Amino acid sequence: MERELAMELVRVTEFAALKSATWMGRGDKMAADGAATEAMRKMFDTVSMDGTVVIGEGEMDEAPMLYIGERLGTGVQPEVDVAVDPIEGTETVAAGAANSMAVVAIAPKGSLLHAPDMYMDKIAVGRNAKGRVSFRKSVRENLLAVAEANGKDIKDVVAVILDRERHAKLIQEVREAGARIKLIPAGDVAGALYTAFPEKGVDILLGSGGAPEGVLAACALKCLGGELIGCLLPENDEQRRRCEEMGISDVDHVLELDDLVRGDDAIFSATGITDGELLDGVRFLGNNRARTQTLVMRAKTGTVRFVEAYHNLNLKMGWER
Ligand SMILES: O=P(O)(O)OC[C@H]1O[C@](O)(COP(=O)(O)O)[C@@H](O)[C@@H]1O
Repeated sequence: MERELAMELVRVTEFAALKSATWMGRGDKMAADGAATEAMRKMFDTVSMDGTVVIGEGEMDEAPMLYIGERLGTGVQPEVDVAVDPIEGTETVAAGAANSMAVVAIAPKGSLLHAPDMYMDKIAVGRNAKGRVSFRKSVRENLLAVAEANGKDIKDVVAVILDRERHAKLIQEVREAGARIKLIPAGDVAGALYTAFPEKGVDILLGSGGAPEGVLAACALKCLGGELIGCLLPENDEQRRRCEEMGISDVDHVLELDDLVRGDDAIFSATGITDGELLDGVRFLGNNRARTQTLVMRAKTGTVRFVEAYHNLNLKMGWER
């Protein structure tokens, strides 16, 4: 996939972020999500690709836009799988809290796991610790492996974990191993990304979050040379059936990075909606101008770009509010 496509995806996430940011702190997550989804959908019409949504807003009968199986783009080559999360952190935007982003990833057709909407146990690490963590190891063993890989004492290692009741035992185990913890209220895509930016001071992501978010984060870590491994956590027969329908026969199988994103040709773009540790949120500057910050990366080249953009909303097609 060519470099031009990366810039086209930047436009897609920027527009979704701009639209959803108008709902920041208004307490209406449905409206925020609707605005981001519609904006993303509209922008995709202009992207030069023949895409099919594999990670989206739901099934065709439950989501009017960006549903799984929906065709996106102008229909010209390349044929790609598309994973979207118009708002990663919908409640975060509605509350006006930190760390929400509009996220998109694409990869050549057939390379992204069609992850069902359920929980996934995840371990993510940056480049140094790639290949050193495993679900067969205990929490302590994984923390020690990451400590060694990052040249740290275990007491300086930081595990980022979603602040959820279900993680009580995990948190206890990390503490007993002597490592430190960064608890996040939401947004484990950003959490996974921190592990690949040493200056963020996070060494490993542990715990369960959404499986679709796992695929998006895997695309990002592939671009960054890190690693995300996952294990689906179906909670009932219906979810197990869903896995089978999506071609996943052995749900206990550990999903390695290459099971989540095959090959080395993914593109990832995320634009900050509300301010985060990785990305600034949308700033409305007055006089119908706005600033966005986007992280865009290509696995093929490993280039990581932060794109700062100043938008004249008067001239932006489809901007009317
Ligand atoms: O809130 P839960 O049920 O623990 O789910 C965790 C998932 O929710 C998020 O925090 C936010 O997801 P949404 O964008 O769907 O609100 C994800 O980053 C994470 O994977």
